[in-house]
Amino acid sequence: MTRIEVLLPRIVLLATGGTISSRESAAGGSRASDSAAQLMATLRARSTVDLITEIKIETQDIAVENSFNFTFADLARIEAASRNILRRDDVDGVVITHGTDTMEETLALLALTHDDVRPVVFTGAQRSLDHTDSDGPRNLRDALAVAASPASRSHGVLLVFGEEIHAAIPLRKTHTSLMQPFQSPRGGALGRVVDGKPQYFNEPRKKPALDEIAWNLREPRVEMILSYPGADGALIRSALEAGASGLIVLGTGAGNPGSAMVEAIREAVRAGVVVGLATRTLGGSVAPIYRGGGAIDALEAGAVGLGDLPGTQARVLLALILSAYPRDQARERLEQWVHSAN
Ligand SMILES: NC(=O)C[C@H](N)C(=O)O
Repeated sequence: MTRIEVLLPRIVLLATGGTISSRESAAGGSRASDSAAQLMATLRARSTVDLITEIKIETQDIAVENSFNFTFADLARIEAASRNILRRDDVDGVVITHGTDTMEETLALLALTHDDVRPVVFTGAQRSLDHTDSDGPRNLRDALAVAASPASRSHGVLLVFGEEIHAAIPLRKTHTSLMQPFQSPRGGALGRVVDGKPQYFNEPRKKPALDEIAWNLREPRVEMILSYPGADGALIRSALEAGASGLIVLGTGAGNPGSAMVEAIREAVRAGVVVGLATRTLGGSVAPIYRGGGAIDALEAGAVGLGDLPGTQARVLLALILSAYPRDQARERLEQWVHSAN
């Protein structure tokens, strides 16, 4: 290895599937198929920026699956694989390719457990590899550049997509087909990728990682329940019968579940279930504005207000807390995290 090569950053590319790895299948429809090594071969063939020579890239595969099929067990395997990679001193960062449908949940898990100055960068694609104008190779090239850049150190877990750099939390997918389907509800992107180089214009808000806790996502059952006209609490009661130990209620507007749902929340809290109150809207925070079935009543019934945390990401947070702390401490731990994050 030449002296120059010794100085090049080493990035490990961990592939999990998703549209970025997908092609049209014989049975019709797009299916995840390509490995990390195949993604790199496609990038080299199509890349307009000869960036690859400036980074030493290793490839690993942990799944070749669309993310709508992932379970918490899959998210835990991805987190463990990333953690193992970062046990190596010779690695400067990790890039994880992942389906966009549930990427926000895996981003949340790694952001809540990642405690390393080296970056973990997620990316994916909205168009499959056999689309004439797939966004996959460009997104992968940009993600590698961000992970290899010293400017990305101490920025935590990041999403690179559509030439934007976003913090992992709070973040949600808000569009089915746009080339940039993700939105950060507060403050927008941290930066952009310009000609293959990251340019940061915002500092990431320090998201408190949960302290070194022994967590196991497979244990708690945490359900998400949407509020809507006529929601009478039956789904909350069914979740309790199914053994849920945590609930994320997505209230209308600024977290207003409606009177019937507030009654069911009260029953759940009395039964020892930890309830988080998020909003079903695609931006803004839960706020105690209304009584009469609004957020004030839900919070008085024992729900924990989740600020601007998307319900999908709050469900991961609550599952981590429920698996790591005794039930009678979990509600307080959730409140502490939300308070420190807002
Ligand atoms: N654009 C994508 O990656 C969507 C895909 N269905 C997935 O989440 O795996």
